[in-house]
Amino acid sequence: MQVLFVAAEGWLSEFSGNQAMRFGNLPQWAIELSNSIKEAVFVSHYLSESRNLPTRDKGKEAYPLPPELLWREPLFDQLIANTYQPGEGICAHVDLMRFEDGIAILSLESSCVMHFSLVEDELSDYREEKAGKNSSSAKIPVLLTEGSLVLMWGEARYFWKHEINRKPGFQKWMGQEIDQRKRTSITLRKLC
Ligand SMILES: O=C(O)CCC(=O)C(=O)O
Ligand SMILES: [Fe+2]
Repeated sequence: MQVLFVAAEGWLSEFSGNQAMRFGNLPQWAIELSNSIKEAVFVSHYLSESRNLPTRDKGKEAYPLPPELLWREPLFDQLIANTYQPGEGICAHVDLMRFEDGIAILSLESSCVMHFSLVEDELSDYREEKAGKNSSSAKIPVLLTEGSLVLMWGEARYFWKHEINRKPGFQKWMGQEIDQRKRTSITLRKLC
């Protein structure tokens, strides 16, 4: 659905490249997307509380977004829509520190695998404690199908890099190569 809005606004064709960006007041469809994200996170908080699921014991780490981020106003004030042709992806990175914690990425069109890898620096203690000594370079694959929403905050936002390598041979899920077509993503963030 959102991809239609992006196209309808003429965003991507206005730019010579494959990226469109907006700061400050977001377009109505992005406000609605942001409200849907808020609602989905709120429902998931509510369900885990009311069913007394184990998330309670684990504290806020188990939440898709912690309450202090969920209720900030506005939730997001920067939007980037990216289109990627088959084979194009994004190198491993941590999002810039000019953005606050709590980042959302909506993945549209082609399915793909996003890989997460620990930042290699003074975090070795953390790495040993959390991931085990031998898994420092392990990449954690996450399958994104059309409409998948990635929410990154806390450790995931600051201590883990994310990347999407769509070169032939890198997009495998359960031993099967995923057919790579055009892909669009919408990233929502809040400036510090
Ligand atoms: O396109 C994506 O799914 C990821 C985009 C991203 O990580 C970024 O813009 O920082
Ligand atoms: Fe990113």
